[in-house]
Amino acid sequence: MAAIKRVALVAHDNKKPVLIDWIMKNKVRLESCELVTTGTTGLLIHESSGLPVTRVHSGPLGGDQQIGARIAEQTIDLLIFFWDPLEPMSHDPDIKALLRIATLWNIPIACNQSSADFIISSPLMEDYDRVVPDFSTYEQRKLPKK
Ligand SMILES: O=C(CO)COP(=O)(O)O
Repeated sequence: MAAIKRVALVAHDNKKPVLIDWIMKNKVRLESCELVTTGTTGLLIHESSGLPVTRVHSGPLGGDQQIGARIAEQTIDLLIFFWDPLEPMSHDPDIKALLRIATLWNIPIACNQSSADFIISSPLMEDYDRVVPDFSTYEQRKLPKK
């Protein structure tokens, strides 16, 4: 059992104000977390809250993929991703890939404020034994010979 401490935070432009508002409401809880963000999201979070963040690239420049890689490497415990369901995005495949990889590795995901509220206020934040899926047989599967 371990506390959920390594939190990825990502928001599309129209959702950034919602995320900042949520962060300000939960600043005390987030102070004890390691925050990893995409580029512009992280800049805004740091400027408005003063919280330290580790920033990767902006989403359209590969940031979603960098966060996804960290999830696959088991260095992220929680994904808060306020994506925009009303705007088409140039990097839509990357967005889908990030949501896919977080689902695959059984990472808790909040895609809107209500879900984020439920997760951050859960007692499991302090003590959670996430089941890490075992893909060893998948990686050793025999492929048909040509
Ligand atoms: O595009 C994003 C997520 O898909 C977020 O990128 P920024 O934080 O740089 O705006």
